[in-house]
Amino acid sequence: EEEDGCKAVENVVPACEIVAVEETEIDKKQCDSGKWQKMSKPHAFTVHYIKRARNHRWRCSEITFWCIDEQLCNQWIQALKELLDSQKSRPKRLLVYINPYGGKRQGKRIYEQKVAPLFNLASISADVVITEHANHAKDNLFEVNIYKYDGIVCVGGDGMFSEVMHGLIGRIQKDSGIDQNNPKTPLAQCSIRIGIIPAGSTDCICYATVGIIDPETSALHIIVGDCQPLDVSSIHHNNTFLKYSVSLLGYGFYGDILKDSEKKRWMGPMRYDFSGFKTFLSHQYYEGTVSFQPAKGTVGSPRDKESCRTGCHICRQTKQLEEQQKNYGLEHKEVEDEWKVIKGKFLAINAVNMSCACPRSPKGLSPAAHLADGSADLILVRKCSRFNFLRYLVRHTNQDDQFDFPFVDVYRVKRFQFTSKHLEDNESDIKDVGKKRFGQFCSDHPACCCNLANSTWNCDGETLDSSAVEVRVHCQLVKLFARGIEIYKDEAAYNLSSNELLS
Ligand SMILES: Nc1ncnc2c1ncn2[C@@H]1O[C@H](COP(=O)(O)OP(=O)(O)OP(=O)(O)O)[C@@H](O)[C@H]1O
Ligand SMILES: CCCCCCCCCCCCC/C=C/[C@@H](O)[C@H](CO)NC(=O)CCCCC
Ligand SMILES: [Ca+2]
Repeated sequence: EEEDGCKAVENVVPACEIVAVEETEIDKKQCDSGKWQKMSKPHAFTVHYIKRARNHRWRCSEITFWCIDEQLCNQWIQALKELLDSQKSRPKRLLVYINPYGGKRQGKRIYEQKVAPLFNLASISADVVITEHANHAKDNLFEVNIYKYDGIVCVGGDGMFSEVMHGLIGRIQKDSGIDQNNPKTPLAQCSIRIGIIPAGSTDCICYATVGIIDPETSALHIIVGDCQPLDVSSIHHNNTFLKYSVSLLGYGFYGDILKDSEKKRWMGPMRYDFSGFKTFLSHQYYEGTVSFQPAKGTVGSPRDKESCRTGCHICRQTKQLEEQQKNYGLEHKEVEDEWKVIKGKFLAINAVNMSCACPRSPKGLSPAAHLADGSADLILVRKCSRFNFLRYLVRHTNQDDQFDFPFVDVYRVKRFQFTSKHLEDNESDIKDVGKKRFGQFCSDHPACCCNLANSTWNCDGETLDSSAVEVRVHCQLVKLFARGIEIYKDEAAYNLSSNELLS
């Protein structure tokens, strides 16, 4: 502090980063101190604004402006409030679902202590539903008048987000007369944005779209009305809709971790470490056939090290390309595109619509996957030794390239299918009962019938009922209150490939 009690600081706050403006009551003590004591009663207003802290964390900071002219002070307040009102992307009414049992069971406390006060400050009204059972939020979204809200907020983990997303996408398709069971129908986009207040176990959707798991930061992204479109995969089996996925759709390793961890829910987030270790030791592989259509219209590739950041040019260009194709009536061109077929023994088959970065793996399962480029990265990890699989896993946590192994392949895809060998064999049994290949295979391996076993799919943390799936990516089907991971200017100095994104 300098002599006159005034600290020389420079503060430039863009209007879009103001949280709220309030008239400030000045008490007697403040009034009698410093230079104000000689003047008549001062007036003041406070601007609450976003301050960036380390690691993509946002905080709500405040600055108070004083002046002796009451009218001038009121004019400022009025002008700033009008400025905020003119920002049409800011939500006014929200519908909030809280899962009180997600993660460490802190959802309700997190919302009440960290989020509700900020929403109040920003004059956002929120209707809050505390869920009483699984699927409560999803079912509720089919009943309420969703159109009176500017956004739906879920307080919980990836599972809770998935529930709200299923409710919202399902409701919009129902209202648009679209049958979700038809895997070929284009789906209606959801214009109502979804906000995530992280209170789960993995929270990878929050981490990969905001850059940090922090309820206050996420609340501020909602308040300023951010918008991040997100690709969604639809999963079908035999013309029956199964589920949507936005983060990880994993068979083998991640499917088995999930199945085992569901029995250990009481452990909280630690259950994944236990089940992860157990599944690693079991080293189970699965046989089957993967077929996919490589994504041609996308600009990037999974190994190009161009990660998705705020204002991502790869997502933007891909969307433009898609729109051009639509204008030329080429959107059904994919029907003729080639299919690549891969048969094999896999430890893991992972399809990710985003990097899947989370605190366990800050760069994620596919570091260069994009949030909104209309494609998914399909990662095939073939049978290898336990040691090699461990090397592969460890690379999720350091700077080395996890795709640089002879037993790992990665493809950027728009559609794919998987059938396990078990099912293929059963189908050929039905066609050709005489051969009894299934029986033969089993007697070849008397000690281990296990290779014939199926794994299950882990779909954003929920298990799927079918092992055979047909998957299709829907470009930018939903929108989040987020802006992707921001590039800080000093960070960019070390990340030359991202310079372009800064502009
Ligand atoms: N009141 C409730 N009682 C029981 N289950 C609930 C309730 N509300 C929601 N659920 C279900 O709990 C599941 C898990 O919740 P959530 O995703 O919030 O936490 P998590 O599983 O610990 O975290 P993550 O998904 O990030 O690993 C969701 O699939 C949701 O359907
Ligand atoms: C030395 C060992 C190194 C270990 C490195 C492990 C790499 C971890 C990558 C984690 C990727 C998580 C992907 C996100 C999946 C979510 O949709 C899902 C629901 O929340 N979570 C899990 O299935 C929970 C998955 C938990 C995995 C442990
Ligand atoms: Ca994508």
